[in-house]
Amino acid sequence: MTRLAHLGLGGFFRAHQAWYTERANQLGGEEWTYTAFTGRSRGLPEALTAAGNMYTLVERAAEGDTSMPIRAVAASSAGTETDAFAAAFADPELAVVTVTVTETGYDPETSPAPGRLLDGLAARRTSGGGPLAVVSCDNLSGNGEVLRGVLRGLAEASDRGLAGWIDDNVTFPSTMVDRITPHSDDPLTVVTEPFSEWVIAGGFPAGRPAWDAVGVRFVEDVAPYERRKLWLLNAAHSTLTYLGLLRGFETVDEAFADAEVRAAVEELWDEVRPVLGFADAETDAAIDALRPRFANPRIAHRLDQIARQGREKLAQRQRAIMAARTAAGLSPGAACEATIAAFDEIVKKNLVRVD
Ligand SMILES: NC(=O)c1ccc[n+]([C@@H]2O[C@H](COP(=O)([O-])OP(=O)(O)OC[C@H]3O[C@@H](n4cnc5c(N)ncnc54)[C@H](O)[C@@H]3O)[C@@H](O)[C@H]2O)c1
Ligand SMILES: O=P(O)(O)OC[C@@H](O)[C@@H](O)[C@H](O)[C@H](O)CO
Repeated sequence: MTRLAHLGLGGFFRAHQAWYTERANQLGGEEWTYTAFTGRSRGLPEALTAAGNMYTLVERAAEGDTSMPIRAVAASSAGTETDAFAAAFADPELAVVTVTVTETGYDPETSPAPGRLLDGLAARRTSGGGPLAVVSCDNLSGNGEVLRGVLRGLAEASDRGLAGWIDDNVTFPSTMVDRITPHSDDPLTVVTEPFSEWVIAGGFPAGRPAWDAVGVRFVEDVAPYERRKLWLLNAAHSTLTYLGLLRGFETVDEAFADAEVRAAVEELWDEVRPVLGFADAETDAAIDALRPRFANPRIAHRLDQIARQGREKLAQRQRAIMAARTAAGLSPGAACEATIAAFDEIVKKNLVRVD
């Protein structure tokens, strides 16, 4: 049996959490493997099972590719296979569940994910399987607390005993996750960038892989790291997207190669620096790492994808940066304002979907 389970078997999980686990296993010691579940699709688990539960992770650098076989996903199924899902949670060997169900997967009104996780926890309670950690790896602020709140709310509404059991037995670490992984149609090959980061705050009551030995940072509070990623990477993505689309570019690297757009991104980073709360050296190291990531011409990261849900994203990015600057007695920031103006123009011209 495996000691890890995952809900949301997509590209990012295979490029990130499974990759860290694979590398931790390579150090020797206890081997940790995953049982992973998709949302609904059967195609991906069938293809992985037929391939002997192995796929190839391709790290695509500007200079070339490096490939690595990943065997850490030892079993996979469709999330609709409720017996297999309950059995994975009921197994006392299970210690950690990771989750990537996208930002929209946390609303029990519209997503099956929260109800499914609650069923899993109920199965574990019934089996006497003991404590475990449930770790959200989605791009949401305070993702662990969000997941805890959603599951506790559902548990309270359905079975009060379950809410108390969750309080006593389940931890919900919060995470900052980072690795640009565009969608791939080949089920046995995942293409990602060389860069990767994972910062985790929270406890693992039944143990975990030696993720710390392969670069994962364990911290007291993940919030500053989330903000650092959101304001340096994702806000820059918004600047690249709206300024870039207006100039006819299609991908992040094309936009970043344009002198005017590039200058706006550099100006945005200057606007973020004084309100980020990190020492300049750490902020500069993150920015230095971002430049080649955005410039990588072999990762085709489409601007029209980043443009979606633009209004909501700008609220957490440029508008939040402007508010922080104003609160600090600084000007709101010309690059933030230019990004918002570009977004408004795109909406007015109906250039791409922003909802
Ligand atoms: N791809 C990236 O670059 C990247 C980087 C950092 C974080 N992330 C996080 O990971 C998430 C997934 O990214 P991905 O590239 O793997 O996407 P993906 O489309 O390849 O896979 C998403 C998985 O989640 C499942 N899913 C989607 N909506 C769901 C729902 N409402 N309920 C249950 N399951 C659902 C899908 O079935 C699929 O298994 C992102 O939304 C983001 O929060 C992605
Ligand atoms: O739609 P967005 O802009 O929230 O995010 C899409 C991608 O930019 C995003 O998933 C990045 O790849 C990721 O945040 C990098 O770690």
